[in-house]
Amino acid sequence: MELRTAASPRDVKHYTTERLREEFLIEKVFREDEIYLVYSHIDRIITGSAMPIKKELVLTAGDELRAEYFLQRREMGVINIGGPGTIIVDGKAYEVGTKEGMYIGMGKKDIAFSSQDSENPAKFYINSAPAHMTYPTILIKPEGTPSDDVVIVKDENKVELGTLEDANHRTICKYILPGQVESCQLEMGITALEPGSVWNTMPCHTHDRRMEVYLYFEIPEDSFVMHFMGEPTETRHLVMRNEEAVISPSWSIHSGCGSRNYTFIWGMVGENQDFDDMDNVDLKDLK
Ligand SMILES: O=C(O)C(=O)C[C@H](O)C(=O)CO
Ligand SMILES: [Zn+2]
Repeated sequence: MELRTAASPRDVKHYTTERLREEFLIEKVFREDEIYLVYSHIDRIITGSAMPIKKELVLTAGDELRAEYFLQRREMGVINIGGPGTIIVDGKAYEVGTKEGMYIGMGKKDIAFSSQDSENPAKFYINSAPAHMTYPTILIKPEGTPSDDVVIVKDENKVELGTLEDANHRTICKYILPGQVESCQLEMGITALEPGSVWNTMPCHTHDRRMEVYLYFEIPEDSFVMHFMGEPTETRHLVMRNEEAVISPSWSIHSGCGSRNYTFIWGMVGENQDFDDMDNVDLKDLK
């Protein structure tokens, strides 16, 4: 597991491009036949992936957690952006299709990931945070029929925002948050931009009570997203390519403008779970 420390906004304003990328960018999130994880001291979020191709991948705590097993004192959310796959949780198999996800509660011991077709492998994107109690483990689908183990994202949690005129027409699909899928602190979802729209999270915001990580995907090889971070009056950019993630401290804006439309997964952890508790930035104040 790779470790990233927290960073002060006073230091970050002096960072070179290289240092900014070292601290905040997670460049190669998906690695073949590997579980790859980055542990950030910012709210102790773990961000990473499992990309099983030829073998099943088993999640272990590693030395860093000093725990008997990964979810001994943690919870986790998973969203699959690859082909169909399977997550086995304490012996129970969940079939997780493309853009389907899972919430796995604290205390689940044995977790293994596999792909149904090695030619079209699953790409499980993972966010995990410290937890204090166990909430039910559940498969999450954006569409379909609910059952005992499957929850469907409610219409009220598919929020269309922006306009083509402002180049920010997008839909935020909220997978894990109160009233949809309960968790101790983790919230996750997918935002998809409409063709012709390129701006996410614009108008932009900070949220002093939560940090956030974005994973950008569905970006063609010759395209990119300029991701903007920093205090609203000290903005910096990171050029982001397909399937790269970026860590956003609470004091930082997190907004992007692509060379075309794209999709991203957001994950938040911290003080509260009120999605709308944001400190909106007056665009006249951006520098
Ligand atoms: O496009 C957007 O706007 C978002 O997806 C916003 C993120 O979900 C976010 O930053 C929530 O705090
Ligand atoms: Zn945000």
